[in-house]
Amino acid sequence: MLVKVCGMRDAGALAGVAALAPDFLGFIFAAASPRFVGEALAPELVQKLPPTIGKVGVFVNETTGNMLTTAQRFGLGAVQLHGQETPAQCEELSAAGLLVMKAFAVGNAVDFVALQPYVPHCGFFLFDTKGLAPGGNGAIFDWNLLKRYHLPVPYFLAGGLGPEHAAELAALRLPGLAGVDLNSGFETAPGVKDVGKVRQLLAVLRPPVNP
Ligand SMILES: O=C(O)c1ccccc1N[C@@H]1O[C@H](COP(=O)(O)O)[C@@H](O)[C@H]1O
Repeated sequence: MLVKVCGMRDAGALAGVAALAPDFLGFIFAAASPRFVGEALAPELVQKLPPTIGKVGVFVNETTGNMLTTAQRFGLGAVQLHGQETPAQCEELSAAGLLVMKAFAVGNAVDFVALQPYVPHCGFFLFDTKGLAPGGNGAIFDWNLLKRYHLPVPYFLAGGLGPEHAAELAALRLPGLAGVDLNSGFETAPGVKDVGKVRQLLAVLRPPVNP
């Protein structure tokens, strides 16, 4: 199970979480978010993270040009798109060499037909809970809605995941499920990750293998 820890904006927590070797770290570049990176993190801090950790910029209805500039500045290899980005924009970003993770907000159902045009241009999908904000709402959705998932793009499960879900996530078997996205449920304050809580979840999702 891949693990992405999102909403990093505190240098101390960034170092602590990076030391746990998550698969991806997310940095939010949407100004309305309480996790907006802004000037909180020097680009060099992100650039010098280990190459084994995928660095993901999270955007909401941003222009392709601005995303490419930000990706270059912070050394990002992936973009996570939480707005009404089109398949054509995903194609542009992918053609520019970025891994594209298109997020979809889930309410009472998942419209698998609407996802189809995104398939050729996305490395991952991400299913998040529909809410007032474009992300970071801290609420879970009914994961059973993904039992009917049949598309070839693997996805991250997101939305309100917390330490209390550890055992359920470790046992979760859903078609296409590639990983989990940890955000507001693992914080001491918006943008400040609780390193201990992330460590605990990783210990459950990645138990040590007996020699
Ligand atoms: O966290 C935010 O503030 C945010 C703002 C704008 C777009 C995405 C955002 N976060 C993403 O939202 C999901 C779910 O987060 P949560 O677990 O419900 O807090 C996650 O993928 C974050 O990357």
